[in-house]
Parts: sequence; structure tokens; C-alpha cells
Amino acid sequence: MTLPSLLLLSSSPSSLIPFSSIFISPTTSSFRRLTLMASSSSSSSASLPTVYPIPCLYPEEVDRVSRASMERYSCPLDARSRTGRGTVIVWFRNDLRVIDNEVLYEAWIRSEAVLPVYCVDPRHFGSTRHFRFPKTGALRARFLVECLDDLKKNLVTRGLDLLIRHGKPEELLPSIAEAFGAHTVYAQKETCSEEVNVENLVKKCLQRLKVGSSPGHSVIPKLHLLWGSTMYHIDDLPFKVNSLPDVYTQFRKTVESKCKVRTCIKTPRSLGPPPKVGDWGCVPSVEQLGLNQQKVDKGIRCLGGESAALSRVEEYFWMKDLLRTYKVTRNGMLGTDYSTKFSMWLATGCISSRFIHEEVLRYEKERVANESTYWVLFELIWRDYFRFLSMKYGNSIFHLGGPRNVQNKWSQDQKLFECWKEGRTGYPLIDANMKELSATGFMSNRGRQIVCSFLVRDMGLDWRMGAEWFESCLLDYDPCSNYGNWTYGAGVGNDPREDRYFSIPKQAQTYDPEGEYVAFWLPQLRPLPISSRHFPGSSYIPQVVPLKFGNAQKARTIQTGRRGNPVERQTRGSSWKRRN
Ligand SMILES: Cc1cc2nc3c(=O)[nH]c(=O)nc-3n(C[C@H](O)[C@H](O)[C@H](O)COP(=O)(O)OP(=O)(O)OC[C@H]3O[C@@H](n4cnc5c(N)ncnc54)[C@H](O)[C@@H]3O)c2cc1C
Ligand SMILES: Nc1ncnc2c1ncn2[C@@H]1O[C@H](COP(=O)(O)OP(=O)(O)OP(=O)(O)O)[C@@H](O)[C@H]1O
Repeated sequence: MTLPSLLLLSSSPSSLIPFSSIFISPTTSSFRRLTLMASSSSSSSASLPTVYPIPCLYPEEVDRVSRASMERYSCPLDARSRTGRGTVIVWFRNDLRVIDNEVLYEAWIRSEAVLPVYCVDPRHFGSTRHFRFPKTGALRARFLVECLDDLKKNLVTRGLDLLIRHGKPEELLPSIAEAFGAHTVYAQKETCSEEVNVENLVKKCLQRLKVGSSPGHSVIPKLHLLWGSTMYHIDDLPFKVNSLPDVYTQFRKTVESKCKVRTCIKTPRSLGPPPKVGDWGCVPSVEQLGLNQQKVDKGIRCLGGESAALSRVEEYFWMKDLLRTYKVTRNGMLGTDYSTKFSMWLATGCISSRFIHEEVLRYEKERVANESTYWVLFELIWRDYFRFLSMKYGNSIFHLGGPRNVQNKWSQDQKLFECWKEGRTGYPLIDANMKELSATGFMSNRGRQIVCSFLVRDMGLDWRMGAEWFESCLLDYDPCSNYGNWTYGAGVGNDPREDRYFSIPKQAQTYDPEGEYVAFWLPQLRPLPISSRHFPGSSYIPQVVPLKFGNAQKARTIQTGRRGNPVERQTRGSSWKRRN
């Protein structure tokens, strides 16, 4: 029996957070020794070890789902369908997948041999620009290692392999192109300046070469960039990205009414053989990337790779049937299932948003179509929106004043910032979220909005400190979504209307009324009465700053507030607003 099917038996479908129903030994990093324990009492869960794998499937099940999806997205083309000549390189970047990968497909169809390459770029393991955090934290590094492992495996299954080299793409790719006589390097187009600069350098360095078997037949290798990171293709937009609407709703309504999401590209079953390679190189370990291993011993543990991504879709949509309630649960903070957790696989390109779109449509046809099924697409349009905005606004999304060049006084108080970063602000809701981020590399969307508002509005800190810390820690770090959301939250984004203060008492009351989330991450609060977990007074560390709009009255509301399912209360009869 698979773990999810066991879970279905053990958790009631109406339970929004089946979090306490599955436990895994903290000493276990693989998914093999999972122990299921039914637990309904919050006090018993306090003493239990709690790591929650995502997807929550045995490895054999992950393999099965991956093979089945690969089969479904295979096309009958064989070598005779190829129209190209010679050898080409596929430079894998943030598109670490085989299914719906236009780069891989185009490279294959336009060549006789494909050489897949991944460059371990040392710049990804340096420091963030202003505040010098590790550019890639240890947890994301491990996720990446797992992605590469899985990509290599999936390519081998299709008759290829993955050449792994350490160095800058602009140095490695030309020398590989020269060694293998490759006439084209295919890659996915990126949009932020760090990545675009590398593209330009690769292009320039390739232009210095001539490849070919004889001088008369030599060519200058080209860099061929293809679009692949969004659900709506850039070429299908009804406006130029420079004229992108500044208000999200306008963008969404226009694309929804005027564009169609393209169908996924199917990949031939056999993509080989590759050119003869002596040493393919190994997937690096976290230590070889210059980082110390960090184990997740509490909270969610996401497995990297396309196979895991496909399995998560299978688990969330089909096995647990959670898509039908997504809109009601999506604002949760605790557990594996309140939201899809697709973001890390989308950020690394282990899965395409078009694949998710197709699965939503299939689910709507076979099971149910409702607000929840639509809402996943609604959120994916946000992701597209931030990607296109990064093109419209360029580097200004990284600048203090943001796209609107807002002049504001910001502090860079290190002590205050350390309190935020380490979860020592004296506000359990902030501290719990920040501890979750450090321990797992993930934080809910609700949590991200709250800690962003607190850093910017209550602490008055430079929002880039928070954004760079997120850049370092998040498994799903994506420059467009991260800096886009931070500029938005800091009130310097392109949409001047979205400048909201997130009141901690109100957020606590609505989204963690039982204090379960804060008690999970701050176990010292668990013995306290539920009514004081969010404002524990002298039983907890002192508050580092007062709240901008005070908390006394709101804190009382929590104490006397009705208990029950916050999300249901919030949705029923109220006109739902996304960012409140
Ligand atoms: C300050 C801040 C920083 C953020 N940084 C990132 C980041 O670096 N990378 C990232 O992928 N997301 C980021 N987000 C957006 C959002 O928080 C995450 O995408 C989401 O929490 C991931 O969890 P999920 O996959 O379970 O989301 P779900 O609720 O299941 O949503 C489904 C998908 O929709 C997309 N999505 C949902 N909300 C947003 C949003 N606000 N912006 C863009 N896409 C969205 C994601 O791809 C997500 O996987 C940030 C949000 C905030 C407020
Ligand atoms: N993918 C990315 N992730 C994080 N930060 C990025 C990414 N792409 C670009 N940036 C940031 O964008 C900023 C670009 O810098 P900036 O706009 O200051 O231009 P510059 O040419 O580097 O310097 P100058 O200020 O002299 O023009 C840098 O802070 C860089 O780190």
C-alpha cells in the first residue's frame, strides 16, 4: 500500500491539516522507514519526531509514477523524424526535466546527436549582493543535487546522459562545443540580469570559435535560446512585455480571455545515442558545492527532481484528491497538504506549469471543476506575471526604491535584522515562520506575506535584507517571484494599490487560532493555554519592537475569539481578498 492511501485511511477528508497523522524518524533521511501513527491529541504530537516527506511516497512508487507520466508524455517519433545534422549541446539551466522541455526536443529534432550538459557555476555558490548571505543555502543545494541525480537518471533512461562540469558556462560551453564539434548550444531563456549576462557571455565566447570536421565546413557555434518558464508562452501574449499591465487582475483577465496555454511537448522515447564521452562527471555532493550538509529534522522535507515533482502532482491531485479543496486550504501554514508545494520543482524547472495546467484540466474532466481547481491556475498566473514583470522593469526589481523608485527611509539595523532572521522577535507568529524557513527551506505564502510586512512595516528595515535572506534559504527561490513579491510587499512594486499592513493579531486569529502552528515550531509555547500562545507575555522572549498599530486590543480578540476552522470562517460569506 502506498503511503498516501494509508493516509487517506487515517485522516478524515474534512481535516484540513492531516499533519499529525504521519511521523518519520528524525534519524531517517530516506523515505523508507516511515512509521504511521494516528495522533489526534495535540499534546502527544509535542514529543514525537516530525519530518514530513513531500511527496509522501515510497521510492518505488515515485519511480512508478515517473515512468507512467513519461510514457504518457512520450511521442512516437524516432530517429527518422530528425531533420538536423551534427552534434548540438543542451545546456540545462532552470529546466531540469525531460517532459515538456522544448529545449531538449528542439535540440533533438535539429541534430543527429545531443549532448546534455550541466555547468556547476561557482557564482551560484558565492554570496548575495548586499548582505553577503550564501547565495545558495545548504538545503537548496541538496535539493539541486537531487534534481541533477534524477535528471541524469531520466536522461539515461532515454538513451542519453548528463555531462557535469564545474565552472562558468561561458568558459565551459565553448570548450565543450569545440571538443565535440557542436554547432549549436540550446538553452532556456532567462530574464534577470545575472542570468542574461551569462547568456551574453556564452554567446560572445562561442563566436570566437569555429567548429567542424574540415576548414571548409567549419561554422561558428550559436546559442539558441528558447522560452520555457511560464504557463502562457511569451509569444502568445496579446501585448508586448514592455506594455504589460501594472495591475495583476488586468493582466490575468487579458491573458485568460485572449491567450491559450500551449499543450505540453511530448518527448521521443529514445533521444540517444549521445556523442562518445570519456568521463561524464559526477553529480556533486553538497560538500563539493562548498556547503555543509544540513539535515531536515523537523517540518517538511521536499525531494528534488522531476520524478518527485510528477509524484507530488499525482499525490496532491489524484491520490489525496486535494485539488478540489485547494482554495479553502491554501492559506494554511502547518503541514504538507494545505497547498500544492509545487514551487520548488517549478523554480528548478523539474516540472512545467503547462504540465500542471494539463493535469488540472484532466482532473476537471474526470473529477470536478470548481473554484479550487481554477485557483491553482490563478496562482500560476501570478507566477507568470512576476516573470514578465522582471522583463518590463529589469534591474529595478532588485533596487531599494523598486520599479516605482519610491524614496523612503529604511534602517539596516543588524541587531533587529538578526532577531527577524533567527526567529527571536518575541512575536511567535514571526518566529515560528522564520524557524521553519531555516529548518526546511520553505515557508507558506501566508507566512511569507506576514514576515515581509513585519520586517518592512513594524521593524522599518531595508526590504532587501529580507529578500536576500529568502534568496539564500528558499528551496523555491526564483528571482522574479521573490523580488517581485518583496517589492510588492514593501510597497515599492509596480502596483501602487497593493500596500497592505499585515496585522499580527489578526493574522494569528484567522490563520492559527489554536496556536498549533506556533506550538509546532516553538514547543515551549505548547504547555500554555491556547489563548496565550500568540501573545505569551513574560513566558516568552521580549518583543523587539512594538507593532506599528499596537496589539493590545487585537490580542484580546484572540483570547475571546471563536475557535474552529479559520479558513472556513474566512471563506464563508465573506468577499475574499487575496492579500489580507
Ligand atoms: C515575500 C515573498 C517571497 C516569495 N518568494 C518566492 C520565490 O522565491 N519563489 C516562488 O516560487 N514563490 C515565491 N513566493 C510566492 C509564494 O509564496 C510561493 O510560490 C508559494 O508559497 C509556494 O508554495 P506552494 O507551491 O504550495 O503554493 P500554492 O499555493 O500551491 O500555489 C501554486 C503555485 O502558484 C505559484 N504561486 C502562488 N503564489 C504565488 C505568488 N504570490 N507569486 C508567484 N507565484 C505564486 C507558485 O508557483 C506555486 O507553486 C513568495 C511570496 C512572498 C510573499
Ligand atoms: N537572478 C538574480 N538573482 C538575484 N539578484 C539578481 C539576479 N539577477 C540580477 N540580480 C541583481 O540585480 C542587480 C543588478 O545590479 P544593478 O541594477 O545595480 O546593475 P549593475 O550593472 O550590476 O550595477 P550598476 O548599479 O552600476 O548599474 C544586482 O543587485 C544583481 O545581484
